Amino acid sequence: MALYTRVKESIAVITLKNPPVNALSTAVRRGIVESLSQALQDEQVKAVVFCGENNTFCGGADIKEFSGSMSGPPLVPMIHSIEASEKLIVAAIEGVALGGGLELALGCHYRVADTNARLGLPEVTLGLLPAAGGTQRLPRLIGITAALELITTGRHISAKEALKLGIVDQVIEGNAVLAAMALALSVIGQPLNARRLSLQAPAWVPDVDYVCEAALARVKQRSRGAMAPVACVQAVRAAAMLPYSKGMEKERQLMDMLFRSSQARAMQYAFFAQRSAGKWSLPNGAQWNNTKARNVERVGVIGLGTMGQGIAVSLVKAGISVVAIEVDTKQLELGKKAVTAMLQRYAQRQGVSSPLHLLKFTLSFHQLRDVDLVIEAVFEDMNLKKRVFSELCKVLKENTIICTNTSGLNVDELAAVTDRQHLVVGMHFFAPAHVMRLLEVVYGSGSSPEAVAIAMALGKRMQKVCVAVGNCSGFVGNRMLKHYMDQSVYLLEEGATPEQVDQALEEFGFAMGIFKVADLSGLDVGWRVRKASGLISPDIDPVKPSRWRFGRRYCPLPDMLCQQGRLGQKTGHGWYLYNSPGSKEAKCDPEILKFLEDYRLKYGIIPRRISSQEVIERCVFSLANEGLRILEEGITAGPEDIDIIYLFGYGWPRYRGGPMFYAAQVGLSVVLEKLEHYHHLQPDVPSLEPSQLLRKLVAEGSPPIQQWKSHIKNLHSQL
Ligand SMILES: CC/C=C\C=C\CC(=O)SCCNC(=O)CCNC(=O)[C@H](O)C(C)(C)COP(=O)(O)OP(=O)(O)OC[C@H]1O[C@@H](n2cnc3c(N)ncnc32)[C@H](O)[C@@H]1OP(=O)(O)O
Repeated sequence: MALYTRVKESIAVITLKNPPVNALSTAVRRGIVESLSQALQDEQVKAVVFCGENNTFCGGADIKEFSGSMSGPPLVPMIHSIEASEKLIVAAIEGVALGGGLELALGCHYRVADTNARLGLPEVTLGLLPAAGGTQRLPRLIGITAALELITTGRHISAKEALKLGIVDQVIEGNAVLAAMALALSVIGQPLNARRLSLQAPAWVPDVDYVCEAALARVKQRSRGAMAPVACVQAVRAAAMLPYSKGMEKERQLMDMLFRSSQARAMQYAFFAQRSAGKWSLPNGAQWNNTKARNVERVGVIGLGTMGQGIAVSLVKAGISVVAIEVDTKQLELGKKAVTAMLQRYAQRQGVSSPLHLLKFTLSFHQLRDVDLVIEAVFEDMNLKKRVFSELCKVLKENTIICTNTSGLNVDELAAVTDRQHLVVGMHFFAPAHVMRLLEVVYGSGSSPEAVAIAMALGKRMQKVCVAVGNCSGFVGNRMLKHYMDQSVYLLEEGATPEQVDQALEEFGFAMGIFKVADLSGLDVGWRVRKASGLISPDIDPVKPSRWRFGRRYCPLPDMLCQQGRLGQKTGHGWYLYNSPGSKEAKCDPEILKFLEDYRLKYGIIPRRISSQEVIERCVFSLANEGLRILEEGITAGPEDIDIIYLFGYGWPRYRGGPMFYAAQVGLSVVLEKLEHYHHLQPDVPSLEPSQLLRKLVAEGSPPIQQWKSHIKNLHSQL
């Protein structure tokens, strides 16, 4: 709703009221229309101030309403009548003015913001565009170049930047509502037409075509296949070329197309999935709102390799003191140099004072005596990690939490060597750890709810998107990825090339194809894991290695590349060729094509033409199938967690929601049918066998993804 109050003689205040972010729900829009009419009819009232309850102006349209039938007063005419009002209207922006919230403010004649306010038009992140006049008013206010940047990225800006751009008229420290009233009193009586953005001429500039083409190229590169950013550019172009009313028509047409799209549904699902992952729960009933996390102020980081460096940087950026440890002076100096440089660059870019005073570098474990939590980030080797854990127990306080940064090692096995199994948790950061947002927080069988709560809260402070997951080999992300990778190399055996597979995956929307990712990470990473798990042993024929291991299909191609020293970007060649070791531009390598041909000849495989559809179905459906098995086993609390892991850790396109959402969108019965088909062709690939949960969901009529949790519960009770 909206609250109407008369303050002073001549000012009415309309307060948006819909906690927590005063979203423009049907009730709020009704309240605004009624309050505005009251203010306009009241002859005593000369000016109106719009504000939001609880120091929050407005978080935009109510996203929850998008999936239902929208009713109540629409935003466009509502904002138009605000702008057309003969009485002066000022927006008092505190907290956030986002999406429809900022569009409402743009309809007001003046805008005052509190110094801490954040403003933006994030609709593009929901697969939409600012369709309450935002694409037409903002370019008229700040020009098309700045408007294009804000609207196509959805970036939130500070009040200071908004002032610089000319979005707000005043930034104040203190009470924005009082400042808005003071501003109103000082300008009452002045003509308003110049303040009505819809009356301004189109935001035309001589190089409009060039500016829009450049913006289009940028958005296509940044989010391949996404419709909303392209539509945003088209709408802003209309603001530059057309009168307001025609521009609004274009905005509406584009919005109609986006609003109905599966991309918008996927991105709105992702918005809520991210919030649901923050509300973690464990199988024993402990969860985010019934478990208290004690505060962490000092953290030890063991190992200053690439991962340890990124972790230390993220901690310091969050204002947490770090004691960083290495084994020898040389490694310590290397780590110190890298961490210091990253933090100095960060301080310079942000214009903040250097946080280096929060760091201590040492060779001595004794310096860890008073830390609250330790993150071990040594080499991915179980025995080494066990040794570190045993040493730690000798020096740490008895309630210090011990976390292991591992991408898949058994957390229970590590916890077993400590004197505090309840305080051991996995923290799987993604490389580079100071950039990647995802953090899998892995609870072992003995981890206490408090330890999980502490790790989740620490991750959140480090600006990570944290997902609590159970302990299993590879945890969630890497366990699923294995099946996706297996299918991609089987496709090479059968006739595809790395470029073909990558192209299909990139056209699907992945930030990078699987073979480019493998080259970037280094092919030796997986090689080491396969050796450690016994898949590669000395008795394997090096010339014609077996294509079966432990009774299952196995593709030795990656091992054969590693044997040749082709480890990826770092060696200048892997699945692709690079100009020099370390360079990033991947080129097709004729040697690889020849190598694949020879391989097929050696094993008598007749190559066949493989379609992009087959690449996607085999890679993506086997990924989703494993996700369903993970749900079946209770490793995550729900499908949303899995989708968030893939969106934030594996370059999954946001406009496809995540592998679980995608499977639901394609249709679970289609996924089942395809998996049965491919499993029939590859009976020696057990992972292609449709999971029990998939069969159950299909048998129960493929319920919407939001209802899967209750079906999983039933599945467990039958086990
Ligand atoms: C025909 C016209 C059709 C469409 C018009 C579209 C124009 C729009 O306005 S689209 C919406 C644009 N707005 C946004 O995208 C803002 C989304 N919200 C956020 O970015 C953040 O929530 C935040 C406002 C910056 C606040 O962040 P934070 O303090 O970290 O809290 P959260 O956990 O994110 O949110 C708390 C709580 O609020 C719910 N919520 C937030 N925004 C909305 C919203 N716009 N609509 C509905 N609900 C919203 C969020 O889901 C959380 O709910 P919980 O139940 O507590 O999880």
